[in-house]
Amino acid sequence: MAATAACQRRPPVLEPTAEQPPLFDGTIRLYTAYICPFAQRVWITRNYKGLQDNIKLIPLNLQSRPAWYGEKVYPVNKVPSLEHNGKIIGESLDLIKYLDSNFEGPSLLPDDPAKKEFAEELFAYTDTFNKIVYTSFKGDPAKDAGPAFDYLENALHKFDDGPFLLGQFSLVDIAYIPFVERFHVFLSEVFKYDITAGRPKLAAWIEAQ
Ligand SMILES: N[C@@H](CCC(=O)N[C@@H](CS)C(=O)NCC(=O)O)C(=O)O
Repeated sequence: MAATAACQRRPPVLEPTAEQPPLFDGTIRLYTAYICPFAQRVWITRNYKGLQDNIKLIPLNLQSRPAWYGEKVYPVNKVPSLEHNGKIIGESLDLIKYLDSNFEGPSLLPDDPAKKEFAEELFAYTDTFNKIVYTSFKGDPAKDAGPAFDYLENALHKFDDGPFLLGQFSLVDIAYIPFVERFHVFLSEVFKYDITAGRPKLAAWIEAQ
């Protein structure tokens, strides 16, 4: 039921011919695509912080984005981007940190300096992680992507005050989960490779999301 209610609150994807919403009129807008894992990082952060009423979703169809998006809103022409305080900000990792520092709601980064330092290491590894796994699809994922999943398994041993990467749930989990969930399903279905086999912490982390 809750899921149904959440779906009903999702605004429909814009048609390519849709008019551009007014720019910089004070409304905070998240230009997004429901299927994009980068955009999902920001969507999860917004929802976890309870900002559904503060930040309006503008869902685009990636296959046919309205021309005004790249021409007038965000010349990079990718999602996600956020319209806030007369500016457009992009890049999902920067955006989740931006939402956490500039908006109300539960904090998604710990105060502990050791955890903060490890958070930066984990953020820095995300692109490498994704690249290793995507590249492995062309070869033998169990062998080629194994080290990337081992990295997460080892990271999950570092703090034991919860099942998440920094112990408690944080932006770091949000940075990885949209990708790991996809990899988990895809590798299991297509390559019969279970990324959680022999990785109990990773299994518990996926279960805990
Ligand atoms: N580094 C960017 C990547 C964003 C990205 O690649 N988004 C994809 C959709 S998942 C996109 O907008 N692609 C459109 C295109 O490349 O034309 C981020 O972290 O936000």
